[in-house]
Amino acid sequence: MSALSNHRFLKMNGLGNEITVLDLRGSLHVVSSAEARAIAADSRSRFDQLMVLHDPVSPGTDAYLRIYNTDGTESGACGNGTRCVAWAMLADPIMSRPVHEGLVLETKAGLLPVTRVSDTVFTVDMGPPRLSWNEIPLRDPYPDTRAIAVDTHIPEHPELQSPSAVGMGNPHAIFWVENAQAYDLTAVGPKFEHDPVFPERANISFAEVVSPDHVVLRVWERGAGATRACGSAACATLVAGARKGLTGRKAKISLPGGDLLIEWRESDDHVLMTGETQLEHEGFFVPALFAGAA
Ligand SMILES: N[C@@H](CCC[C@H](N)C(=O)O)C(=O)O
Repeated sequence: MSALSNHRFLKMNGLGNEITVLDLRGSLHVVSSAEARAIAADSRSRFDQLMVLHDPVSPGTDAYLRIYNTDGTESGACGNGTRCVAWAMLADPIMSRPVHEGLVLETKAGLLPVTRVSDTVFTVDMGPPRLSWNEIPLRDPYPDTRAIAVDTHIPEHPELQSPSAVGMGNPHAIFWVENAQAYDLTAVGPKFEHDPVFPERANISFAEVVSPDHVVLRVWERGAGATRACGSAACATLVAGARKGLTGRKAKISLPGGDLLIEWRESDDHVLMTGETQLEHEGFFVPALFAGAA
C-alpha cells in the first residue's frame, strides 16, 4: 500500500492556477512521478501543480517544498502554489502549527520568504531573476543584453520570434504580442516548450503591454499546459518588460484567473509577487488511486 493512501490533501487555487497541497512533514516519503500523475488524474485532487511540504532542510526555513507538474516532472518554483502553501501553514486547522507569520520556504531553486498581506493575500519574495544563459537555462551562450532574446520560431507564426528569456527558478520565454488572446495556446505552446533552444523545456508566455504598469498575459506551462495563472511567468514578464523598457519595475499582470501585482525591487534585485489564494476543499487519497503507481 502506498504511504499516500488515506493521506489528507487540500485542493486550492491561486487565481485559478489549480494547486493541490500535501503535507509530508514528519515522513521520509518522496512522491514519485507516477504517484504525482495518479493524484493529478483524479478529479478531486486534480492540479496544475502539486505542492508537497517536507521537513525544513536549511536553518531558518519553515519547510522544504517539492513541486510537481501534471505530467509528474518537478519544478524549482511555483509562485501561486507557494502562496497556497503559506495559507495552509498559517490557517489550515490541521496543517498550521504555531509558526510566525513571516514564513521562509525552500525549494531546489532557493529560498522563498512569504509575508501575509490579509487573510487570503500573500506576497512571495521570488528572489532575483536568473538572466545568464546557463542559469535560465538556454542551449547556447547569449550575450546579456537589455533583454535576452532567443532565436526560436515556428513556420506557422513567422511573427513569433525572439522571445525574451528569464529564469525564475524555472525557465520562461516571453513573446511580446499585440493581442495576447490571438494565439491558440494548445497549438503553439507545446512547440515552443519543446524547442531545443530550451534544454530543460520552458514555460511559454504571450504578453500584451497595455501600459507601463499593466500587462495582459496568457501562459502555456511546461509540464502542465494552459493554466489560468502562472506566478513565476508574471514575474519573468515584468523583469523582461522592464529590461526592454516596455514596463516600469512594478506592474499589474492580468491573467485569465485574475491579477497579480509584481515588483522588481531595485534595492536588492528581488522580484515580489502579491496575489490571492483560495481553498476549494479538503480530501483523502483513496488507496486505489495508487494501484500501479510506484
Ligand atoms: N504555475 C506556477 C509555475 C509552475 C511551474 C512550471 N510549470 C514549471 O515547470 O516550470 C507558478 O505559479 O509559478
